Amino acid sequence: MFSTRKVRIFDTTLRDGEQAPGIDLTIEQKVKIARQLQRLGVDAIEAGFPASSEGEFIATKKILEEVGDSVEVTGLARANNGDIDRGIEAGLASVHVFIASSDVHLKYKLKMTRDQVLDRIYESIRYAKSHGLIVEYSPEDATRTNEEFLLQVVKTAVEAGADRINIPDTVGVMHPFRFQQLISKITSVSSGRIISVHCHNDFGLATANSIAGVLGGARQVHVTVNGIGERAGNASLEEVVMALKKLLDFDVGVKPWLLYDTSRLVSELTGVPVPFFKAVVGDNAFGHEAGIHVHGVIENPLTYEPMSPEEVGNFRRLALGKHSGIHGLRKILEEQGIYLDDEKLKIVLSEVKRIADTGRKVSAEDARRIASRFLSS
Ligand SMILES: CC(=O)SCCNC(=O)CCNC(=O)[C@H](O)C(C)(C)COP(=O)(O)OP(=O)(O)OC[C@H]1O[C@@H](n2cnc3c(N)ncnc32)[C@H](O)[C@@H]1OP(=O)(O)O
Ligand SMILES: CC(C)C(=O)C(=O)O
Repeated sequence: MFSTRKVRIFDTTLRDGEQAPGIDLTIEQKVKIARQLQRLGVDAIEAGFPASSEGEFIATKKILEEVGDSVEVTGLARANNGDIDRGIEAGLASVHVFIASSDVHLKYKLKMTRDQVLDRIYESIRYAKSHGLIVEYSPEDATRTNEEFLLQVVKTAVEAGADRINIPDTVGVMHPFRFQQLISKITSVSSGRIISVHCHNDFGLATANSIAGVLGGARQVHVTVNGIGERAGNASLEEVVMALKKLLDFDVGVKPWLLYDTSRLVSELTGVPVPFFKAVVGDNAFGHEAGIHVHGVIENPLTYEPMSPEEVGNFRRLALGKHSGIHGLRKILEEQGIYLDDEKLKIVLSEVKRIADTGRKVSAEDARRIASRFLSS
């Protein structure tokens, strides 16, 4: 059983992440990412959608063979026996069944009534359970679903035997206060089943909403490495994990020092660059140029860093530019074996600023070159 502070990390990089246009991983690439996710310590890996292609089917099988002993491997299935069978054929012991619950999806996409959807939820979960599977059920577009009907949907899934209920904010329309309240209501009708959240980033709120979901009682969060996924992406694994650990002191199994390498592996294999300003794993997440900040960080990094780069496998990057100060310049030169008194440093600093004022980037190598005039041969 889970402690009340334990939050499961359900990684869907290889399913929702891979659904993003332009990301089509080979079987080998998927297995490589799965191995890294297992090392990272996630609780579940959604390997893909086995019914969607032969490659997805084989990738799911291979991922199970590679890491299935030490981490839950699951796959997505529509609420029909064919998709569930395909997961079983791939060897899955866990399946993620979904069917939408919002009126807009029922009317235009599924062309089903609410009663038909309730029947389908019940039948598909019963079918998966009759094959001994762990079943996570998602009412797709839950957050645009009539609330009374959503509670009925959740109760139906629980009655049918679902082990976990995942609440997707499919088009990212929640805000944290509303989502926390919704999850809290759902938790109260879920007979102790783990409630999970799956947040999309259409309004840039995926991480905030995931955290709000946990505050509302969710004990599992769906995430993707670097936040890749449909449209504006999913909640980012690295942001959610570090916020849960550092800001809320939840018990999360992920090894944070592997976050940076995991991020870079996924970026390299998907071809999607990590944004410079990305929290936790971005190249500027621990970057400092402003003199006042650099001085503070040299004295004690806690002044301007809420977590340390080493903690997440990232690096501190001190830069030079028009905002530099003497302390930072001294450090950058001393790292290159150059020791100048304050007067000479001031001259070098004014030259650094002069160059930066012209719009040019100033590197540590530039600073060394400028300072070299003061060095005896
Ligand atoms: C929010 C999400 O991320 S949901 C997951 C979305 N992921 C994907 O779609 C990626 C994988 N998808 C695929 O490879 C293909 O879409 C397949 C194999 C699943 C289906 O392909 P096709 O049979 O060609 O159908 P297509 O994708 O055009 O349409 C979807 C069909 O599934 C039905 N459907 C959609 N969701 C569900 C569901 N959860 N349960 C049951 N049926 C569903 C639709 O009503 C439609 O049915 P119809 O063919 O009877 O009209
Ligand atoms: C299948 C579900 C969980 C999904 O990906 C979504 O609703 O975004």
